Amino acid sequence: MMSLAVENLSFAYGPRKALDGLSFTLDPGSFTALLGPNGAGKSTLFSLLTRLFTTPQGRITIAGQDLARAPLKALAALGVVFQQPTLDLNLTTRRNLLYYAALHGLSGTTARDRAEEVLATLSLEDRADTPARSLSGGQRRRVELARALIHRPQVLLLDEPTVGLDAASRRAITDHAHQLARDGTTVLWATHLTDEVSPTDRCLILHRGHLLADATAAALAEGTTLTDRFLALIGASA
Ligand SMILES: Nc1ncnc2c1ncn2[C@@H]1O[C@H](COP(=O)(O)OP(=O)(O)OP(=O)(O)O)[C@@H](O)[C@H]1O
Repeated sequence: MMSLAVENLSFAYGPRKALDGLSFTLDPGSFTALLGPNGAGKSTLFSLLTRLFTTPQGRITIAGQDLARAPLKALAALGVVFQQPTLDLNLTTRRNLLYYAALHGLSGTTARDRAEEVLATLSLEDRADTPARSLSGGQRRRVELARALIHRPQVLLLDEPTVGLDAASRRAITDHAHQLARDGTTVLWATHLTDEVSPTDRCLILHRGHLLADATAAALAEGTTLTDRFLALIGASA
């Protein structure tokens, strides 16, 4: 069974088409980079996947559940790290995690166990009792990633999660996301930065609501670089 299936998905803001007949599937435990320039439609896709927007056109299936027909079951299998930071800066790392666990309906003991589990996964144990306000940008991002995992989602969406981070923090976040995929989570990572994509990553190139390519980064970079290939593809269709 696919972890995520997007079939013939379209969305428009008034007359402006943001997604146009988009289709792709993600296998369990895979890492996929969704690469697109500004305005490609990445955020619109994430808004549809998280049901912030709905559309009568096309179909989204998450962990075998149709998002339109069984939204609660489908969304229960989804974890999301949004582009804009959303931690409560007055709460400690652990409190932020427990608050989110409660939103997912996890009981006290389970929530506390899961908080410890995700703190360990993201190497944040020594920051558990630190107020989020005192964390570095990279640590805050890691807390958001930990929080997105607390209900053990099958599919994890990350929307440009490295915005504003330094090189070391960016590397830490990308490494964690790859490790999560190796451990079985299906990861979809939206970015406009080709240097965040590893050669073995599957790469979906989105431009103006269409998929222009679906291949490993290494295959796309053959005979050139991923950046040049990306620019050529989006330039050619501009
Ligand atoms: N609220 C809105 N109203 C009108 N048009 C919008 C709105 N949000 C996005 N768009 C348009 O839809 C298209 C897709 O935008 P979207 O934000 O999904 O792209 P993106 O790939 O996430 O870009 P970015 O990297 O800049 O966030 C663009 O042409 C954008 O101008």
